[in-house]
Amino acid sequence: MTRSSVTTPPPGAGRLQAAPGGPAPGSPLGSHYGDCFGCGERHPTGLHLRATTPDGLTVVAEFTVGEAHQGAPGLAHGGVLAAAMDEVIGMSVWLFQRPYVTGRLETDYLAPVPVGTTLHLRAWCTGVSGRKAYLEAEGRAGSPDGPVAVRAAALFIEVGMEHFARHGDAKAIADEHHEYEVNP
Ligand SMILES: CCCCCCCCCCCCCCCC(=O)SCCNC(=O)CCNC(=O)[C@H](O)C(C)(C)COP(=O)(O)OP(=O)(O)OC[C@H]1O[C@@H](n2cnc3c(N)ncnc32)[C@H](O)[C@@H]1OP(=O)(O)O
Repeated sequence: MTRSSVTTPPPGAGRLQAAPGGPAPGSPLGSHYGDCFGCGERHPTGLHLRATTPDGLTVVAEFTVGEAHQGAPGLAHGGVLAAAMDEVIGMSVWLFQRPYVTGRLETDYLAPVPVGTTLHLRAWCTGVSGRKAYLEAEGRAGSPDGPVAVRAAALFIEVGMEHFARHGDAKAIADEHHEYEVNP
């Protein structure tokens, strides 16, 4: 992975620890919002990622490239592939059991991805330092051990739930996340 110093954990960064109350190995990771372009079941042309954690520390998901995801004819748009990387990494909020947002996302495109291809996505954390989490992801074409078509490295920043209330739709968040106080 070609990653910058911004997405490389500093010396002394901690490791992701399975959070108390976090998903058990083998658990599905739910959508964080039904209208999310990445994981929302209500989104008509979204990615519809369905993720699980095999071990409580990493995320795996599948995304099948559809007609709505094209850039060049018959090929996935690079921004859509970056969105898939962002989303599978973002699913790690369920592992952290804390809300994070993307600060920086770096993406390497290694092969074109034709419409109809299922990308097998995997994300893992490389370090945690204060509010910063360093994560990477890859998308393999066709099967979990297929060729890597896209890779990403990201810096995610921990925020409070008030971030979403202040900048977004507090009611929509509260409606879907009764377990988290959005206006503490
Ligand atoms: C269990 C819970 C469930 C909850 C369930 C519901 C919610 C779960 C939603 C998940 C959603 C997922 C979906 C996919 C992930 C998206 O796509 S998220 C959407 C895209 N991202 C955004 O909209 C973020 C926009 N940016 C911001 O809001 C603000 O810039 C941030 C990131 C919150 C940081 O602002 P801030 O809190 O004022 O913090 P700030 O002091 O600026 O930065 C903190 C540190 O990070 C560094 N930093 C920040 N940004 C950068 C950057 N771009 N480059 C380098 N360094 C940076 C700063 O330099 C600083 O470093 P230190 O000085 O501490 O060393």
